[in-house]
Amino acid sequence: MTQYSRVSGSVGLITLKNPPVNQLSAVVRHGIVDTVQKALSDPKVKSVVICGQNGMFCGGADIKEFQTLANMRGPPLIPMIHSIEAADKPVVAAIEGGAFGGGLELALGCHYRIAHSKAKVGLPEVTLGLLPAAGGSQRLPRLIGVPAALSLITTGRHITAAEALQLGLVDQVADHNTVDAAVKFALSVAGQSLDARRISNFQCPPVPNMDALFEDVMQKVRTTARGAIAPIACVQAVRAAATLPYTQGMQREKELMATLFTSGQARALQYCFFAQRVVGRWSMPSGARWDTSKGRPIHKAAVIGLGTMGRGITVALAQTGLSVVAVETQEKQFMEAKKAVSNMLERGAKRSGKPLAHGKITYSQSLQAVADVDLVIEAVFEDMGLKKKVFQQLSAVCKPGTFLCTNTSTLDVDELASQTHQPELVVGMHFFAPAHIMKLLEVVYGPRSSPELVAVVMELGKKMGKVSVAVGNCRGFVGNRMLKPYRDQAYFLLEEGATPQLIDQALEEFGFAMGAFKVSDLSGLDVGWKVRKEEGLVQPGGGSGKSARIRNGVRYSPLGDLMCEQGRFGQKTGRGWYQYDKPGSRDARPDPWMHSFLEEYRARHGLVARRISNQEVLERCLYAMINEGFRVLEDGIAAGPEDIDIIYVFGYGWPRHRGGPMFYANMVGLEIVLERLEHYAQANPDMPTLQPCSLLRKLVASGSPPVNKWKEVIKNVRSQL
Ligand SMILES: CCCCCCCCCCCCCC(=O)CC(=O)SCCNC(=O)CCNC(=O)[C@H](O)C(C)(C)COP(=O)(O)OP(=O)(O)OC[C@H]1O[C@@H](n2cnc3c(N)ncnc32)[C@H](O)[C@@H]1OP(=O)(O)O
Ligand SMILES: NC(=O)C1=CN([C@@H]2O[C@H](COP(=O)(O)OP(=O)(O)OC[C@H]3O[C@@H](n4cnc5c(N)ncnc54)[C@H](O)[C@@H]3O)[C@@H](O)[C@H]2O)C=CC1
Repeated sequence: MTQYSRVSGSVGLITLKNPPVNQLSAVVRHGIVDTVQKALSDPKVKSVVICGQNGMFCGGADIKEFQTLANMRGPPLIPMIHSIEAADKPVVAAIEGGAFGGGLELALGCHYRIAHSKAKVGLPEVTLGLLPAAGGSQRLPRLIGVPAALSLITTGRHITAAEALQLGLVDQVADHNTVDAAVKFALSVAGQSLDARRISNFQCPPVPNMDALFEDVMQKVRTTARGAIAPIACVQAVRAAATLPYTQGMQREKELMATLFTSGQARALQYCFFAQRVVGRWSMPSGARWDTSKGRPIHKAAVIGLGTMGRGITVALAQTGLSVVAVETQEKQFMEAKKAVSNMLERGAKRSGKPLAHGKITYSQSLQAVADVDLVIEAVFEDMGLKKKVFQQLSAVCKPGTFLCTNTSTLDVDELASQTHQPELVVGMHFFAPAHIMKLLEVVYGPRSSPELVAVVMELGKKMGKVSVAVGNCRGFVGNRMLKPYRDQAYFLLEEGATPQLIDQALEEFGFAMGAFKVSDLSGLDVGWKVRKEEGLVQPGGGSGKSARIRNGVRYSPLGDLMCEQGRFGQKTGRGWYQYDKPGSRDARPDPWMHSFLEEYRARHGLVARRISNQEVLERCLYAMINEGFRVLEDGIAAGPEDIDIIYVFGYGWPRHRGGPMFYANMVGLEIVLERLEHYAQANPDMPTLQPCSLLRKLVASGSPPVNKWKEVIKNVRSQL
């Protein structure tokens, strides 16, 4: 809806009213068209101000309307914005909160823009698989120049009012009431010529060597896009702005948008937008929920163990403004950690322009130092015996009511909880490395965890800038549990004839940031080796005879164990599935040694190498992972497919434009995933992870409903268990 009034005698004030973000739904577009018409035809009105209610100018088009073209009734945006620009009375946009996407495009159609100092603006369409197609791709480069417009449009980043002022995107920044400032400004410009204020009449500011600039940007965008098409279309649209007259540029913008609008990538990215918000509305099997569970404030936190993870967690906590007690028992690690944390904080402050959070951290080598904290995050070695001891000590040392959290990546959170006096005050906080940078936080609740604690930790995650997902307790939780069958298939494919490069290339072409073997080299092969040794799976020399490739009755590949026996731990040793210039180097190169290693291995086990296609790599690795995802849903470990997808997009480098593994399965077609799993399971009876799980069968039997309807079927499946 839109409200209209006349203020200060001669200013028509149009207020967009559409909670939560004054998105441009059909009813709002109607309102704008009607009220603009009213203002322009009223002789008493000499100028117009457009603003939004509740401190938000406009969050852009209503993304929910994009789901079907049929939803998109009502006046189209482009002619609406043109009629504002063509008006013979000055129109001023009063931007509070933010102007995003279509909201900024509306403001660019106005003759002047005044923003509050705390407001942000941006064209984030690319993050939704689109481009700014209400004239934004044509007006922005004309106003602020091609390089700046390319940077904003291809990344979708939000900028501050100060940056917008510097770029010439807004005309004035107000510190107090922006609408009052805009009204005052509108009074002052009434009657002035608007010829120089209509951006569509501008020429793009000239750029030296334009072809080279576009080639360079296109090259960079292709590399970072990992197969996403929207960033490329954004470059093409800006190029049209730079090289064509406005009307032809608009035609090009429309053609490019038509391709993007109905693409699977746009559907996937818009699904991710809403999924990210869905996971914030967490629930537990007990019925406890985000809106009925209240946390309590945390003033002081502690981190135990200042290795790789503890250092990053300390930084992430300190950056929220909390007081942090950081505990490390080993002298060498203690000294190194202090230095490393301080460097990380300095780099973070430089990047964000915010003040250093140094003073908030106190270091100690004794657990006694955490006696008065409100929340502890344990990050010692992944060793159940050690962690149990630490939890017993914490339970004795901390004041009653202290929340105790573990950063374990696989261990049983409930077993740790049972070491304490108050097991309901224990959860997992599974960060990802580097913990101060990576966006994902898996919040792992056990059967006894209190909803109050889950609420506290979800809120704390948000403060740290994380996307937090609440999940149940099982081995590997959601992310690492689903990763295991994916990795296993990658190893089996090596045995059957593939190379690490072939598998990684297929996965990277699919859009993963890194293939399975490059990730393994990065995180260190020895980590998994240690776990497998503890589980009794490792045999010297990989074992011999028929049983060498079988453990507990199912197929097992000892390839990773053999690599570790040879000291090939990955990047840290300069040798792994790839070779590196020196230990610690990141530039992975194929290693000819691998060829003879695999040939010998296959000969020893009577395996004949066959040609493995990219399709087989993707189907076996991804469908095995997806199948496990269905099991996770069936077991109630994740509340819905959105939780799994967000975990994979934010924690495991899954390409966002493919929406996450469960959304991807839905896009491929559940019946196809089922059929291919059946095919591979039949060919490999010793790989039970390829046996389609009953939820997948049930979904297919229910007519393969879209992903947002799965919860109904899951509820039925769970109630029958
Ligand atoms: C053959 C076919 C040819 C087809 C051709 C078709 C041509 C069509 C031409 C149309 C051209 C239109 C071009 C256009 O206008 C494009 C756009 O504008 S796309 C939208 C761009 N805007 C955004 O991406 C902004 C999205 N929102 C945000 O980033 C944040 O919400 C925001 C920074 C605004 C506020 O953040 P915060 O305070 O943290 O709140 P939340 O994020 O939690 O959001 C609160 C609430 O609001 C919902 N919401 C937010 N934005 C929108 C939106 N734009 N539309 C709908 N709903 C929105 C959000 O989902 C939350 O609600 P939940 O219930 O929690 O989900
Ligand atoms: N490294 C990774 O990528 C990830 C690790 N994790 C988990 O985080 C935890 C820590 O892992 P990393 O940081 O990699 O280990 P790390 O080996 O780098 O650091 C562990 C630190 O704990 C210290 N420590 C051991 N006992 C202690 C005690 N009683 N009191 C205080 N400090 C003690 C050690 O001296 C060492 O500095 C593990 O549970 C691991 O599974 C979780 C996600 C990712």
